[in-house]
Amino acid sequence: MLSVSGLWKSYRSRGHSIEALRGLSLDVAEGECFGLLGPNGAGKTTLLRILATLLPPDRGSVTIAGADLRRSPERIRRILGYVGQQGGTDILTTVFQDLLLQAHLYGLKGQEARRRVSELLEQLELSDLASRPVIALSGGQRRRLDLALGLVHRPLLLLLDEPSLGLDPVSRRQLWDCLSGLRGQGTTILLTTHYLDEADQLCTRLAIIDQGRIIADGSPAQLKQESAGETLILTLAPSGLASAREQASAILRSCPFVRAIRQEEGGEELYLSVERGESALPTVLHLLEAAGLTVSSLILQRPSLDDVFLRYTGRSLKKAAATAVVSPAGPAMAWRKGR
Ligand SMILES: Nc1ncnc2c1ncn2[C@@H]1O[C@H](COP(=O)(O)OP(=O)(O)OP(=O)(O)O)[C@@H](O)[C@H]1O
Repeated sequence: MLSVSGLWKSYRSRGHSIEALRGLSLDVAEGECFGLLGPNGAGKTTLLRILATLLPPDRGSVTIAGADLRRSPERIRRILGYVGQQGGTDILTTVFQDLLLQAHLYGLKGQEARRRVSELLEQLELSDLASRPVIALSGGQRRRLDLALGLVHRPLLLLLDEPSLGLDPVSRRQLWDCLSGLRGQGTTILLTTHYLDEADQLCTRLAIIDQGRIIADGSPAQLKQESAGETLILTLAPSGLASAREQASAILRSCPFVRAIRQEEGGEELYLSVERGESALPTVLHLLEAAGLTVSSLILQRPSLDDVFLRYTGRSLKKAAATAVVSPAGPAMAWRKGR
C-alpha cells in the first residue's frame, strides 16, 4: 500500500539546517495498522506531512497504492486521509455542517453528501451531537470529528498524527475502538504515537523512529522478544533458604532455554532470562518440584516497548516523552503456591 524509500528532509532555521528525516525507508502493507513510535522531534510529523503532500521532500521516493507522490499528488490526495495533530475542524459551524462542507469539498453533492455524513456520524458515534456547535465538543468528541473529516472520501490509507494526544482514558478507549473498527473494514492506518500502550494495543507492526531514521521495526511482540527476551522471577519456600536457591540455580543452569540467572543483592528472588517464558514456566515448575524444592511463586515478566526503545536508542521513551501516558510493563503470567 505504501512504500517509502530513502526519504530526506531538512529545514532551515536561523541559518542552521535541521535534518528531520535522514534516509528514512518503510513499507506498509494493505490492511495493516502501522505505528511510528518515537520521541519529540524524531521526524514523525515531517514524514506524515510529506506523505499528505503538504511538504515536499528533499530526496527519496514515495508510492501510495501505486501512485507516485511527486508525479501524481492529486491522486495521492484522493487515496489518503490525513488527520493532523491540530485536526481540521471549523469551530464556528455545527458537527453536521462541518462534515457536509468536507463532503462538498471532495465533490459529493446533494443526497449523496448527506448520506455519507449520516454514515460517518453513526460510525463515529456522533449522531447525537450532529447539531452541536463544534466549539462546544469535548476533546474526545472533537477528535472523533477530526477522524470523520479525514474519512469522508473513503480513503484507502489513513494517516493519523498522534490521534489520542491529550485525551482522557475513556476517550482514548473510544477512539481506539473506532480505529479498530476502521481496520476491520479494511482501511490501512499509519499512525504516530508517543504512547507505548497505544502502539501495543492498536498496531500490527511498529517502527521505532529516532533522529529521522527507523532504527527497528516488527510486530510489538517481535520487537519485545528480540530486544530483551523474557524474565521468570522465582521465589522458593521457605524464603531465606540460600541452599534451596543454590540447588535451584544448579538445576536451571543446565536447561538450554535459560540464558542467564541472577539474584539481586540481599534479594530472595532468582531472575531467569529465558527465550519463551510461557513455555519455560511449567517446565521450571516441574523440574524444581521433582527435585523436592517448594516454589512459592513464579512470575513471567515480559519486556515493555520502553525496554525496546531503550535498547535501540540508549534512552528511555518514557523520559523522552514525559507527558505521555505509559502503561506499566507488569507481569503477564504468574503461578503462585495455593492458587
Ligand atoms: N517548520 C520547521 N522549521 C524548522 N524546524 C522544524 C520545522 N518543523 C519541524 N522541525 C524540526 O524537525 C525535527 C523533526 O520534527 P517533527 O515535528 O517531524 O518531529 P516529531 O517526531 O513529529 O515530534 P513530536 O512528537 O514532538 O510531534 C525537529 O527537530 C523539529 O524541531
